Amino acid sequence: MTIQNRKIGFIGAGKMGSALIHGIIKAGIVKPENLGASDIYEPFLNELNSQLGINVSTDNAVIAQASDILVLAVKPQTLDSVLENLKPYINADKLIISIAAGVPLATYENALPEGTRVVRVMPNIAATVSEAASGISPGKNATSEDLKTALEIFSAVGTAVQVPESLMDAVTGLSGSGPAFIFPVIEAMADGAVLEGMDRKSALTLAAQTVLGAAKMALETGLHPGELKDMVTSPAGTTIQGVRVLEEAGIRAAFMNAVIKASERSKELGKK
Ligand SMILES: NC(=O)C1=CN([C@@H]2O[C@H](COP(=O)(O)OP(=O)(O)OC[C@H]3O[C@@H](n4cnc5c(N)ncnc54)[C@H](OP(=O)(O)O)[C@@H]3O)[C@@H](O)[C@H]2O)C=CC1
Ligand SMILES: O=C(O)[C@@H]1CCC=N1
Repeated sequence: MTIQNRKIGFIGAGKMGSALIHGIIKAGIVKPENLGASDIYEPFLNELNSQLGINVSTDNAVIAQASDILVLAVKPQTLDSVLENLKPYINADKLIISIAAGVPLATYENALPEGTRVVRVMPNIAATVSEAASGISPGKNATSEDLKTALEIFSAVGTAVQVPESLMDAVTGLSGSGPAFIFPVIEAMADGAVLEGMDRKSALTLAAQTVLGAAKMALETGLHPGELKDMVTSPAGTTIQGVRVLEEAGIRAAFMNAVIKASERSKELGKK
């Protein structure tokens, strides 16, 4: 069955759940009437229903029963009770996709009925603007069709790659958490220009576009980031002065440690 005709339900319509819903609608891969969401916080649901026309309920069971594909988008800390409540409504006909940080595939496979097909995904918040970076790992009962389905959904909202489950915590630390490491860079670079006298709006536009342009060059040229940096740093010019300041501040170690710490926290969240 094509994805167009399948019903996708979200359990949890918070920041990431609603980012994915917006991205999926924007991509046009599923019609709003085939999308559903449940959450304990009704205002989120009302907003999604009035803005996008998707089906909503405060009862997870209603959405679970109506869906062929169920995306679990609640916090890892809430997952045990959600799985317990959903168990009666899950069978091998449904595909379960979980985006919870850290939680291993085996947790779902053990908590849900025998044979449940599970795919673990770590997307990121840029799904809202169709630029998510997602890692995908299929569980032991997931079919190749299930993997294809997950890749189709998450490729529609950005870039999606299959990774071994052992790397999902690294994906979480890198691209799952990553946007939060880059937003302060944009803000701080804009602050620098504001200090030099630029208005805030122009400074933020130029800072964000600079990050976008640099990312696009890295992706499209395939050149090593060091080589790209060398293209910008004229001898005795402006850029190398800024590069020295960043190196003195230990920027590389800081970013590496941010990814490592976030990955470690992901591992912790998956432990009982
Ligand atoms: N935010 C991000 O950038 C990313 C998040 N993730 C993962 O996505 C998941 C959701 O994160 P995020 O969207 O940030 O968190 P949010 O807290 O924004 O969203 C979770 C939503 O689930 C609701 N909720 C709580 N308990 C239940 C329940 N029993 N049944 C239904 N809904 C419930 C929450 O309501 P209430 O707030 O009232 O408790 C909240 O609205 C997490 O597992 C996270 O690891 C993955 C990648 C990126
Ligand atoms: O901070 C978190 O735990 C979630 C997972 C990845 C991004 N946000």
